[in-house]
Amino acid sequence: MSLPELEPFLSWFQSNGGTIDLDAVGFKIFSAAEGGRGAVALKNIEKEQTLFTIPRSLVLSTDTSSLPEKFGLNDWKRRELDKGWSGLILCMMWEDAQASDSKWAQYLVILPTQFNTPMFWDEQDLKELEGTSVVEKLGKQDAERDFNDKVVPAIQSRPDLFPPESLSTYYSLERYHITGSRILSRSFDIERGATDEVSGEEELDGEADRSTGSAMDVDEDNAPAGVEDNSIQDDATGEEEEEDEEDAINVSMVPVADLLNARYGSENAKLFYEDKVLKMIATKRISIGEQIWNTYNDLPNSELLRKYGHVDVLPLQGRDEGNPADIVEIRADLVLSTYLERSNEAATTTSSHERIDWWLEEGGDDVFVVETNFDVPEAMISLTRLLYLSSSDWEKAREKGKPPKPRLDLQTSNLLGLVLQKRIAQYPSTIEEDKKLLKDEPGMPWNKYQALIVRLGEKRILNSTLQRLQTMVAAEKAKESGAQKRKPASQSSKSTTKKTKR
Ligand SMILES: C[S@@+](CC[C@H](N)C(=O)[O-])C[C@H]1O[C@@H](n2cnc3c(N)ncnc32)[C@H](O)[C@@H]1O
Repeated sequence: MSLPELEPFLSWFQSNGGTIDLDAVGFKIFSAAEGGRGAVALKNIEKEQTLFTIPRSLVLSTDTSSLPEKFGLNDWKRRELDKGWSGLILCMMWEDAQASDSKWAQYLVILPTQFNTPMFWDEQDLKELEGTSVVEKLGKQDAERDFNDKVVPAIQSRPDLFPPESLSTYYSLERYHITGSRILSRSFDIERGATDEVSGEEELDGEADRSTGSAMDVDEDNAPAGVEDNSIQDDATGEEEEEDEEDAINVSMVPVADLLNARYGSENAKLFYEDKVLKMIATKRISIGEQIWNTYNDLPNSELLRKYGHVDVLPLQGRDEGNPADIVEIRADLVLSTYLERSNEAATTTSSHERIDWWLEEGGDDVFVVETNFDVPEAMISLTRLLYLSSSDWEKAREKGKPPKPRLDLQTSNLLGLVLQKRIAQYPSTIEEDKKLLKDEPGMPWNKYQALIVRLGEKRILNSTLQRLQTMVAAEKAKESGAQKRKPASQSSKSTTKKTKR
């Protein structure tokens, strides 16, 4: 079973060295909730069976596109097209413009031309995401800056490669965003093949994960360096360059592998790489009729929505539904501002900022991540305790280079309870309002629904974490008052004085 739209693509793939077991792997349209177009097992597939292999020469990256070489590698680097994703985006736009002359013509036509990721949402839909960190991570402005500062001047410098009459069709800002989203939602991080060692047939060198970066970040780790044995040879040499080459992870578009959908906890196939080929291999038995899923690393709904334009909704404990991999981010500056509000600001501001600076210098987090285990992150407890340290304890901590242990005392718990409440208040609607909306408006627009699922998942985590903390505080208070009742009066008053001082 295959899809007519994929036939020319699959023929191209096989006639260029790709192999696929079409008796075992078919392609069909699943429901939208299951990813739409995806791969299906046409017969029972055993664990470790190879589903398809992709020669490295069919992978589309800055190593395999001929654009960087034609452009001139020195100029490519001078314009920093080897940093971030702008170089790969330009290569893909250029390959698109070559139409049938591009080696990847049959591949490029099957890629999506429209996305419903928040990058393309209007203001009204984006408002539905208020309180989540999705909007601030979109990086639309950074992408536009890269386009204007790096890509446009590069294009203008070479009318022989980028004919002026092709600019509005193939090299517009809109095409730049669409190509960036193609990479964001479909690319893999692949280690470059070793140059002088050929690995054994059965021995797999490594696993290729879905790309972790963002088209909009300038992420040096993901930067295509434009150097590879089987394609572009850079003229730059030297030890530093060799080290870069050894470590380099190449963000790559991998035909066929990117036709597999993903769902939390469902992975049954994974991409492995060898020197010359990449292999999609079953990681468990797949029964006939089952979808073949590849991992996106079990991401939270906020990241699934931002990168891929969908959310995972699965049964959770109790009667709730959501994504077990959900998280909520809490910025360290919310902890600081809550602390400052509660303290005598005039006396503490300088010292608190000094402590925060030290915390960051020592490598402390500036964003804390709360997960579905509902634990307050240890680093967040430690930072709160740092703010409360007496001057002498703060000096000692600084001398030793050690922040306080993440112990939840009453004072710390109280402040963290307030921080959680303030974080919850950053969403314009309450959890009850969201749950009601979900029940009362089952046919709401898709973007609104997805945003609702993201923020509901985050609020569930915050509410449960707060409840847990409040229960602990209540138990601690009960323990303390019990202990005080049992203590002689003199000791009790001593303890009260100490508490007031804090
Ligand atoms: C790597 S591609 C997978 C193949 C894709 N369905 C196609 O037709 O080419 C990733 C895209 O597939 C869709 N997708 C994958 N898994 C999904 C899921 N569990 N639910 C909804 N959409 C999914 C999303 O649009 C995502 O951006």
